[in-house]
Amino acid sequence: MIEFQHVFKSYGRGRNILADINFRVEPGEFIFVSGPSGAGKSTLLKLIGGLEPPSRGSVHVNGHRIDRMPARARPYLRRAVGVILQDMHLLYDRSAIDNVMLPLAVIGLDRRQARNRARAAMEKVGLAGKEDLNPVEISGGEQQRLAIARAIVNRPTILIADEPTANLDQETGRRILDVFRDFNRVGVTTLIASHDKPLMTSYASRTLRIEDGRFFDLRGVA
Ligand SMILES: Nc1ncnc2c1ncn2[C@@H]1O[C@H](COP(=O)(O)OP(=O)(O)OP(=O)(O)O)[C@@H](O)[C@H]1O
Repeated sequence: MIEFQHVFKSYGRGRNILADINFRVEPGEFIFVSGPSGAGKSTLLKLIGGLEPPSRGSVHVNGHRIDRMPARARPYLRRAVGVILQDMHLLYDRSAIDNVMLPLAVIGLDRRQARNRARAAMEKVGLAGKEDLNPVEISGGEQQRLAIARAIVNRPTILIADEPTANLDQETGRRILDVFRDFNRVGVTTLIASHDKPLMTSYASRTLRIEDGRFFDLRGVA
């Protein structure tokens, strides 16, 4: 469950990017976050992942008020929400599987178990056999899958992704969204920011739209 109540967000002394945002996302929903460039889609996702604090208002994730979460509770949020940002932040000085193992090292899982879990995650996104390649040796679509594998390796209940199909051809974009759909079908709440409305409307069941500082919660995809 995700709930925003009267959320405002500005950066520094700048204008409000988000102003008085209210919505609730139920477990298992597949949400399309839409809106023109610069409208605040990434900002909205970052607030859910705890990567940015709201300027005002409250953000709840799975019943926890995360804008007031003490530092010691942060690891909970890191496990609960799998984040795939636009810049995928893959590390090119290590293998694909080592990238996927990173979040497991952070929570202190031993290396053998971490390797097994990471291998299973890579298999789920269709990257079996690519474990020992460097991320530069795989295609853009495969790098996107690798970022998804790293985001799901901690078995999050929520997945957020920022433009996961940007720079990919239509067919590859569909395959990426099929991966998200598979996780969504087993109950993972999914929010994806995208400019590709035709593609997203065939996957999402609801749209949250941000435009000119206004926020629209569209039941059904529009
Ligand atoms: N860290 C930051 N510091 C200052 N301003 C920022 C920061 N991050 C984003 N902004 C500004 O906030 C506004 C919303 O940005 P955001 O990235 O959330 O939009 P977006 O809808 O995701 O855009 P796009 O579709 O182009 O990715 C923009 O005007 C941007 O310049």
